[in-house]
Parts: sequence; structure tokens; C-alpha cells
Amino acid sequence: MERQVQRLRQAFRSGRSRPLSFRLQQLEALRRMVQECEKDILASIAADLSKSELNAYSHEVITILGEIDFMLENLSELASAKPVKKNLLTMMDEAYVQPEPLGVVLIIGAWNYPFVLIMQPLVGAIAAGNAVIVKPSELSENTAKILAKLLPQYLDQDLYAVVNGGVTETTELLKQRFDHILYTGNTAVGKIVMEAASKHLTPVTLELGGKSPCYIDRNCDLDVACRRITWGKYMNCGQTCIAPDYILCEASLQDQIVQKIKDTVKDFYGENIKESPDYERIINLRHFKRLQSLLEGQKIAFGGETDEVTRYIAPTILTDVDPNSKVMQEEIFGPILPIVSVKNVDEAIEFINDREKPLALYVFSHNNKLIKRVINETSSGGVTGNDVIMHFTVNSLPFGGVGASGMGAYHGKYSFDTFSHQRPCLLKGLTGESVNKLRYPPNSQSKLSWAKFFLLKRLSVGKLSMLLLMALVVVAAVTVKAYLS
Ligand SMILES: NC(=O)c1ccc[n+]([C@@H]2O[C@H](COP(=O)([O-])OP(=O)(O)OC[C@H]3O[C@@H](n4cnc5c(N)ncnc54)[C@H](O)[C@@H]3O)[C@@H](O)[C@H]2O)c1
Ligand SMILES: CCCCCCCC=O
Repeated sequence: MERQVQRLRQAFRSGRSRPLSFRLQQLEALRRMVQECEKDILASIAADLSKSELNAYSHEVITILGEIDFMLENLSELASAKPVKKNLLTMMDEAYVQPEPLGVVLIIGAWNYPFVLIMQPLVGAIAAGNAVIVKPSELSENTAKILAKLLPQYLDQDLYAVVNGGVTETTELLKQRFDHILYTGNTAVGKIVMEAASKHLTPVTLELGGKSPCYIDRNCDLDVACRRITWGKYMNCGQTCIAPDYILCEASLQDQIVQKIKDTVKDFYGENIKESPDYERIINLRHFKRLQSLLEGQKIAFGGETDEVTRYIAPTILTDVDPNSKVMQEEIFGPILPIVSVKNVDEAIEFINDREKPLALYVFSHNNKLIKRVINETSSGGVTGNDVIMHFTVNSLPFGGVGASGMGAYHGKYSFDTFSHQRPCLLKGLTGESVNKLRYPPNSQSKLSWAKFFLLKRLSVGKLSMLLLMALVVVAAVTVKAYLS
């Protein structure tokens, strides 16, 4: 591992990954890889998650093609130096922020969207000019294998590498020094990653999970709300980091919600859900048994059927759920939807705030003020009002958690920024010493007054006021010079 990281570091130091032309060429190669090898990629995702190839395409491939296109279109703007406002002392100088690559970046992915969770950060890291090691999840082994096979065929092999393996390999990898680590997965491993990173003072982006609440207001179109919730909850068999984890609503709405979700499930997946190409399976037996245990002692209003051999768990709704029960203590990450009754929106807000900050928050209501109130009085990684999941698809929004659901963010511009250092640059000339005397010892009260005048005024002005200020500076400089000599 050490030799591999060193090899990448050497290639990074050669400067090869920095020119925009090189980055664009690598991103184009990545796009070619996705297009030319689409069949193999879809087959791998489908095999890992018992998913149809159509769903593999719409859940994963579309996102990546969109992200690559965004970077290709916007890279030169993202990577450009950004001039900044100046003060009176520096108004004749050049001041700008220059994004620069961080170095060698490690990306660790999770199994539930095995292609997206490696490729989307990879696109950002390449665009920002870094060398990258990706470590796909060993639980989605087919996608891990196809990534290890394809990426070296299309990308520069000295700058980008795939390491496959489980806990042993990742532990070894985490002993190495990286310049940034982006980890996607559960909170317990997130802490391990952060601890390992701290040994090298490596900054981390942690894309974690949590229980994402979904509040349904009485004043709402329940048909639409339930259709959208059914889609977001049962897609990928509930194994989505931002799936609505549980519903909060007034007790009087519970039965209607159950009925409407039940009807929608029938519309989406047919009478025999097991036969539907759109309904996935649980990733492995450990997760299947964990989910089965969450059903124990619960009132199952709909679904509840399980089949260990195929790891099938039916779309399930639990009603009158006790907030202290096991299903309300951990992220469900499966097709089980508990409904917890609250008296009103105040109680819903209190319920949310009594728990760890979730990765996503959903509110359904005709009343926009109520939606804004829930947003203003709670905290979560992201929010979608009157829908679920969709904020993930808008790559002009940063995607990430807060508190226990993670730190840092990516997607689009935010990926570029995550994998860049925003380097402040100030370029001065070698003239102007008369004004500079103000900061050289010995200090005095009058020098301090002048320093206050120069430094506490900001220039954020159009041409006319700029001219006025320049005149002011010249007068001030002459006065100071006369005063000091
Ligand atoms: N915020 C997001 O974008 C996002 C996206 C997907 C999943 N998630 C969250 O991830 C969780 C599901 O993922 P998971 O954790 O089951 O995935 P996982 O089991 O695939 O683990 C994630 C990664 O951590 C590595 N890993 C596992 N144990 C390790 C250890 N002891 N030391 C070092 N590395 C180790 C794995 O090899 C894998 O690459 C859920 O909580 C979900 O909400 C978050
Ligand atoms: C089109 C929906 C993609 C959702 C991906 C969510 C990633 C986290 O699990």
C-alpha cells in the first residue's frame, strides 16, 4: 500500500494532473468508459443489488454522466483565480483566491449505490487536479471488480488507482498519509476513518447516515405525498442513505396514509411484488436478519413478509410505533416504514430536535410557511419540501450531513471545492514604502490611527468611487509622508 501511495504521490508531484487540458481529457476518458462499458457496468450493479438494468441506469449511471458533463462545462470557471475585494493598503496590488489540488486523495465507498458513491467523488477529485485512490465496498463485489478492471483502462494509471478489499485492506490503506479522505458509510466506521486521518492531520469528508424523518401535515394532498414517499422509501429496497426513515403525523392521518401507500405499492410493483423487476433485495444475510429483528413486537399494518433464501423483505408499514422501540433507535436502511404519531407540528419539531441531526428531512404540506418553519427550527444535512430524495439530484446543491450524519459536502461545484485548497494570493510591487512605514516599528498612536483608516475601509465599489478612493489614497500617502519626515 505504502509503495502504491508513494507512486501516486510521485506522479502528482510531477505536476501532470494539474493542467486543465489533462483534467478535461481524463474526465472525457471517464465518460467514454461509462458509455462504452455501459452493459458491463449495469450488469455488475444489477448483480450486486438484484436490480434491473433500467433501474441501475436511472439510479446510478445518469447521475455520473450528468456530473461529468457539469465538470467538463464548468471546469475552467471553477479552476480559475477569483479576484477578491481589497482594502486601501492593498488596492494597488493583486489579490485573488487560486484553487489548487490537495495532492493524493482517498475515496472510500459504500455498497448501496456502489457506482455513484465511488464515481461521483472521483469526478470531483480529478477535476480539482488530484491523484486518487478509490476503495469500493467489498459488499458490492461485482461493481468493485468492474471498477478495478475498467478505471485503469481509461485513466492515467500512475495518478489514479483502485484498491479492493475489506476491513484489512482499508485499515492498511488508512495508515498511509493522504491529503484528503472522503468516506461514505456508517457512523461507526466514520469514527475509525476520522481517527486514522487525525494521525496525519488529514482533512475528511464523512458522508454518513441517520434516521431521516418525514413529517406529513394535515393540510396536504395525501395522495401525492404518499406516492412520492412510496417511491423514495422502497427504491433500492429502502437501502438509500436519504430514504425517509419514518413518518411523523397526527394519529388521525395514520390509516389513510397506510391505505394510500398500500395502493401505490400495488401500482408500482403489481400484485406480486416478488416478480417486479423494480423491487430489489437486501444486500446480504446480516442486513436481512438485522431488518427482520426490527419487525419483532411491532404492529405490521402492511407487508412484513420475508424470505431468507432470496433476502426478500416486502414493502412494510408499522403503525402506532413506540419512539423507544428498536426500530426507532437505529437507521432502518431497508423497506420498513414506521409511523409515529405526534399531536402537531410543534411536537414533530421537538421530536426531530431530540434526536441526532439527520442526513435528510422531509416535510409535506400545502402550507409553505409551515414548511419554512420546520426548516428554520430544525437541522439536517439536506431538506426536500413536498418530495423525498430529490435534493440529491440537484448538483448545484451541496450534498452532505451535519452532526452525526456527517461533515463536509460534495456534488458539482462543491465536489471541486472539497478536493481543492482555496489558496489566498496577494501580489505586491516593490514600491510604496512611504505608506508601509505605518506598519514598521517603532509604533505610535498616530500610525495606529492611519492604519485604522487604511485597513478598516473596504473597497467594494464601481469605477467612480474607485477613482475617488485612489485620489484619497494619494492624498493620504502624501500627508503621511510629510508627517513622518
Ligand atoms: N451520506 C451519504 O452519501 C451516504 C451514502 C450511502 C450510504 N450512506 C450510509 O452508509 C451506511 C451504509 O453503508 P455501510 O457502512 O453499511 O457500507 P459498507 O459496509 O460498504 O462500508 C463502507 C466502507 O467502509 C469500509 N469499512 C468497513 N469497515 C471498516 C473498518 N472497520 N475500517 C475501515 N474501513 C471499513 C468498507 O470496506 C466500505 O468501503 C448507512 O448508514 C448509509 O446511510 C451514506
Ligand atoms: C436517483 C437517486 C439516487 C440516490 C442516491 C442516494 C445515495 C445514498 O444512498
